[in-house]
Amino acid sequence: MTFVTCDLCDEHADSVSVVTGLHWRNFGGRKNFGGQVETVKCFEDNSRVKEHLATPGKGKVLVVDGGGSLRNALIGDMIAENAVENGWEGVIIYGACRDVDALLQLDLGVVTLGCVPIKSVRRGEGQLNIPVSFGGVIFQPGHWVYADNNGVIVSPAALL
Ligand SMILES: O=C([O-])CC(=O)C(=O)O
Repeated sequence: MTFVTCDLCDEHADSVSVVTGLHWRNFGGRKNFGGQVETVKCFEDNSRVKEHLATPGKGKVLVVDGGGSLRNALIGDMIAENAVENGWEGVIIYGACRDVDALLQLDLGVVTLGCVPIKSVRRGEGQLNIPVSFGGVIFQPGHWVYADNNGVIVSPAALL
């Protein structure tokens, strides 16, 4: 998939929503990625993230509302490798990751707010495929998201 979010914003100014006010970093090996939105909402517990990235994800991006916490990592190299094996296009996490040098080697987009070495707890908490909201945007499961080093945009319909 080759695109630049700036061009998509220019071409679809009336229909895209742009995530603003967040200092995203792209830790993955894909510099741009996009797909149909699936969501997880959780807080410092990556149970649902691990479970869901172990299911088929071709054409999909997992958007995780981690409440903005940088106190532990909702994804690391093992979960990310599993996501690649299952065909996921990428993950966007309003929260943190770890194992950043390994993430860079993977054919996966990994956009997060930052990184931290400590892993997440796993108490089986979190919700799957509900609308989530951060950066001024509502992510509806089934909508479309596109990300690159410029930022993250959302659209009700596929743009590519
Ligand atoms: O297991 C976790 O919670 C996160 C992690 O480090 C990995 O995915 O390798």
